[in-house]
Amino acid sequence: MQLTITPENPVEWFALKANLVPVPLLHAQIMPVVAKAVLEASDKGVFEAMKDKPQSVDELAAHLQLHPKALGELMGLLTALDYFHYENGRFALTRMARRFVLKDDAMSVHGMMVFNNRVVWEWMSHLGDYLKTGQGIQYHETLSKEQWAYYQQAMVAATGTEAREFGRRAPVPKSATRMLDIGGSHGQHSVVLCRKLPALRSTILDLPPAIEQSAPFLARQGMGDRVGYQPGNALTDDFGTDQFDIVLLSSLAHHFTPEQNQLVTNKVAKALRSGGVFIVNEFIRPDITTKPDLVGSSTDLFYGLSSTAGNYLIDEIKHWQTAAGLKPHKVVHYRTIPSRAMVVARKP
Ligand SMILES: C[S@@+](CC[C@H](N)C(=O)[O-])C[C@H]1O[C@@H](n2cnc3c(N)ncnc32)[C@H](O)[C@@H]1O
Repeated sequence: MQLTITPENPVEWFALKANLVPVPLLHAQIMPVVAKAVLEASDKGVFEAMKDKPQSVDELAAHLQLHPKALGELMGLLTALDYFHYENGRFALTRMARRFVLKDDAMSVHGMMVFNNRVVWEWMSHLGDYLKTGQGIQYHETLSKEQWAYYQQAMVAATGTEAREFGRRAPVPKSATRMLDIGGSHGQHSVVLCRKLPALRSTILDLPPAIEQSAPFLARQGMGDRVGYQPGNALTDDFGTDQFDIVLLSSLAHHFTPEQNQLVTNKVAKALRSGGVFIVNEFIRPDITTKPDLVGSSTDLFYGLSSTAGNYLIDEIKHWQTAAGLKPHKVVHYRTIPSRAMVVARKP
């Protein structure tokens, strides 16, 4: 998936073709405003306040105690971005907005918006330093308790869409009884697999502050003791021997260096039973020699900034797996999320 400029008439089409449109102005002036406007709108409750009925700017401003002129400007931009449509003096949520930005929808990204607004936005000012030093923020070591809560809610939000496809397409043994979900946080991946495979039980290994914040979410899934937590650290803990049929490492490899990922993969290989699978579920670093890609490369830079690590090529992930004695099994590319894949290996 790419972010492209769509001309709306033949003159604009020609201007683009003739290289007359200053595209960098879109990136430098328009996109930062767009991103911050969407984040603030979500954080200030603008979308939620429109859930039940269309409203005028004055009605909405009075309800949210916001400045009518400033809110009018925001609503104009959000309408251009397809969050609202405007009719007879009132704004109403679009179908897209109803699905993805209201708090209660299973596919909602609201939690991610609040985390990005209250925590991540400030990180962006460190990008210049990161480019000079290569040293990321290492946020797992510095988050406050409140920020851990925003982070874990963001992870729930980020996985709403993914978990459905993961549950349908992850190539797991049907007879699996034990799963280890490393850095599993909210447990949505474990939950979908346990619902699919009646004999499966999963253990989520995560850092204690993550568990403290995500446990209430997992409890609401009604899995009882079939999905449980083990507080620990994947880099220092032993995972045992011949214990698991499925081990999942979802969105954690991008926080680790190649050496740390090799270490974790070696421990996974020991902990898997024969015939068990190791799924590395990740954004994939695009191969610049074949096709540049927006999602893979922007997340790569973001994980560098946030964790001094980044995305990996499919071949790099396979290399950790084969070096640990596992056999490459399948690569499943998500249909609903660009640049994301499950890189799966089996224990012989
Ligand atoms: C980006 S989140 C991914 C959450 C979930 N697996 C998913 O795919 O949505 C990374 C998770 O890994 C956890 N984590 C980070 N470092 C870890 C470590 N050294 N050991 C165990 N978990 C860790 C974080 O606390 C967080 O819950």
